[in-house]
Amino acid sequence: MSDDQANPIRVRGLRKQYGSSHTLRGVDLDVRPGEVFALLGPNGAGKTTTVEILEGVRRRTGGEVQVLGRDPAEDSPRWRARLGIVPQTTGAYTDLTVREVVEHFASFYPAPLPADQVIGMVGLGKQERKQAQTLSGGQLRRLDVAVGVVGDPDLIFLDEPTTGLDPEARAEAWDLVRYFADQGKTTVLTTHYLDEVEALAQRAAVIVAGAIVETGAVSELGGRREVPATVSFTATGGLSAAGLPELPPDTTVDARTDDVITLRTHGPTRALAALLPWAAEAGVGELRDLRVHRPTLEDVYLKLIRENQGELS
Ligand SMILES: Nc1ncnc2c1ncn2[C@@H]1O[C@H](COP(=O)(O)OP(=O)(O)OP(=O)(O)O)[C@@H](O)[C@H]1O
Repeated sequence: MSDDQANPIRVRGLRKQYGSSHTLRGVDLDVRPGEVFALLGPNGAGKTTTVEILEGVRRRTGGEVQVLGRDPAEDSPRWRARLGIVPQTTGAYTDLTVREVVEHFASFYPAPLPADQVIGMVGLGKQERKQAQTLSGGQLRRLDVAVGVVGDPDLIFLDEPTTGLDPEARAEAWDLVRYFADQGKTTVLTTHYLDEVEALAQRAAVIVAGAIVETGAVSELGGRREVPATVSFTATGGLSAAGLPELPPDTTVDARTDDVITLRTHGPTRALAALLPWAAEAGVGELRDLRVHRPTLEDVYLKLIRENQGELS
């Protein structure tokens, strides 16, 4: 197995200084073949700096970086042709039509995808004869994606690809990322939308003030699996005066304000199995306002940021 098959991206101790300001303070990253990997973090955390160093667009101050088996600082044209880059800012495409823009960028690559296919993939078929400068913001973003992937890359960098897109265009952009994943391509996604990460990425890293504070499977980030679920409901009728039934041992009663009862438990199904006969016995067939809440990616992400922001900045 060659190095880049082993891991398309391997970063150790990456540092970047702008003047006296330490923007990246020793970043380690491994991105695995074929995965969608999300880089998360608040504004100014260092995501774009990291990604641009990986793309060979910015120079690092220190550390080791391997992308598709090479150091991006070597800037080899053959290596660069294997990358698909969709930067954060929308391109300036002057007075060319959509098709001309795509064909123009295709001409830089040794084995590009057919322009028709790419234009269709990003949903700009109806606009292909329009001048790029007359497109809407969302359509321009799609053109950015077309330009980024027309070289049929092995590794795709998407920097906030869906910012400014309407919900339909966003769903289409997600389909496109899934399409590339199905083709076995590796994607690094920078985004502030956690639902996007949940929908698309297998693994993620959270960067705060230039340091990675957590890396792992999206489903397990921030100890999500271990955090207890919350079960809450309003105690109506006969329940308002009733004591709670025996609940599973790992359940705690978090709060009982007025008639709202909130439990924390690692076994919400078992807790409900105890609550339902208890409610029925009190003549209550439905637990009003019943909610079972497991920590979302947003919950754990915000917690990670709050815990680390003060410490690192
Ligand atoms: N060329 C530059 N010269 C000096 N400082 C810079 C330069 N580029 C970025 N920075 C600083 O480095 C820090 C990280 O910026 P970066 O753009 O990498 O963050 P980011 O995580 O991508 O933020 P955002 O979510 O807002 O896009 C910021 O404090 C920024 O001001």
